[in-house]
Amino acid sequence: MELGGAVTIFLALCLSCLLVLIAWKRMNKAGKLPPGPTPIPFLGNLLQVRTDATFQSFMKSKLREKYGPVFTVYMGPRPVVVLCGHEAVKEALVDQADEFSGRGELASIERNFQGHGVALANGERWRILRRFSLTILRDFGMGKRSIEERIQEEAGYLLEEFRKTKGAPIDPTFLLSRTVSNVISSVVFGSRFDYEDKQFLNLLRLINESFTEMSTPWAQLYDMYSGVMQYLPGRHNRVYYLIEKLKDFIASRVKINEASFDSQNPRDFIDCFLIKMHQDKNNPRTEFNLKNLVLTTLNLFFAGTETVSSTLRYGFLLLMKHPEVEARIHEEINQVIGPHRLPSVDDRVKMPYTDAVIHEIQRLVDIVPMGVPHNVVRDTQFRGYLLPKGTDVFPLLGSVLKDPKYFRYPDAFYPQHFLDEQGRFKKNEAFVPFSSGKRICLGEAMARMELFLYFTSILQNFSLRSLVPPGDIDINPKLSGFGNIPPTYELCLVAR
Ligand code: HEM
Repeated sequence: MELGGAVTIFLALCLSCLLVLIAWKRMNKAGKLPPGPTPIPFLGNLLQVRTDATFQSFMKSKLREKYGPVFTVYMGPRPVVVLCGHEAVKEALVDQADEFSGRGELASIERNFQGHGVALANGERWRILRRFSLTILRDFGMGKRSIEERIQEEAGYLLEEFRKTKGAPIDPTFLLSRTVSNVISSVVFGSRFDYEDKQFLNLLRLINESFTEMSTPWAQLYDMYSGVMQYLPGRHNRVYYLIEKLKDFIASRVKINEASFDSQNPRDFIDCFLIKMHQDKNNPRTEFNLKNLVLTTLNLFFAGTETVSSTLRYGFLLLMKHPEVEARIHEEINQVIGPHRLPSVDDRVKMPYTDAVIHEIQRLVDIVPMGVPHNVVRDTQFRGYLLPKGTDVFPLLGSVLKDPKYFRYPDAFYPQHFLDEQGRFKKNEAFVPFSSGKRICLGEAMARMELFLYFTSILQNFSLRSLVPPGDIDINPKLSGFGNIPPTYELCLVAR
């Protein structure tokens, strides 16, 4: 390494040490943070937090045992208040919803978003973008073609693809993401993509890879030490370039929309946003600008694709490991829907077992185990502590979904968690895969509809066959970081 480079790194290290000390002093002075392991300068709590298993280090190490359900951990120089279990997360996100409604730092993608786009925005910007996005999703859902019809149509295309496999082994990853992504694509871009469209497949690879990259130890390390690492070359920069490519694609779609735009006939989310931009063009402080348009569309496209398709993919693996559960779903489909008509959302209330299985899949898959970081928007009293404005908070959704007080067998696949004695569907307040409070997932209604319609349509037409005996199926995630990434596998879809 050149001398100049070494000096820069040395100075950056010194600066970080100083920052951690200042942050620690300031926090202790301005507030009273929950207890936690003593950080060491620059490194913070690196010795206690494993970058290859961050969630597990919070849950399975001595941290929770020693400090209780609410503790402070230094992610590098940054203090983060960690919330474990249903009670602590609910007290924060629901009972003090306003205070905990800020978005915390997600360093691995902050360089791409810089506080723009609904998912990473804060304050008035976030409120405006969230209200707008929810309205448009609802309006398109109630428009000429409901979201339900869009999903049913897409499920039809997927079944055709599955039939073509004639029971041969396939990796379902991109067939599932193509079908799921087309549902949100029809809302944000006004049309679906052909399954053979190379550009579409490329976008899906970018999304899939970004989600995976965000869950690597590199990304976790970057989340801790972005202050220094943003100046260093290496694998941690990969996610930045992947997301920039996705941004470029969205920006090009915006240009296409602009060229054929008719304010009287908005075709999609982008057109609706463009209308707002035109209405606000003389307001220099408006949040309806190009940056928020591109990044909010990207949030919807990304979140609307990867979460649902990963859950389906993981769900099929769990069903193959538990063939008796698949058999009971088949039975319920035979009784309620039969072999001929399309499943509809109205069937859900008549299918408690299937509904319970889908809940159990989401609970165990736990797609975003640490939640998306929150932040307190003002000085906040919480359980006898004082969290200064701007403190980051990790609501560990995985710890709620596996809270032993609410689930009898937290680590097992046990659909009865969501069934009462009579076999009726039973709600559970600790079921929070979509989080809770003011930042609760904006696409929850769409996602729940998709999960039900895809699982039932596929299982109405096919049986799942594993290439290995059920007992040998490994259901541990391939990676566990920001997301729990399902293992790669192949399966056969045998026509029923
Ligand atoms: C199984 C499917 C899904 C799961 C498990 C899921 C989960 C989550 C979680 C945990 C959050 C963070 C909430 C928080 O900050 O506390 C979130 C936020 C978000 N989700 Fe989803 N999601 C799913 C599907 C979707 C879909 C289909 C869309 C798009 C239509 C979507 C769009 C968003 C957006 C835009 C946010 C940011 C909300 C905000 O910051 O105000 N999600 N989701």
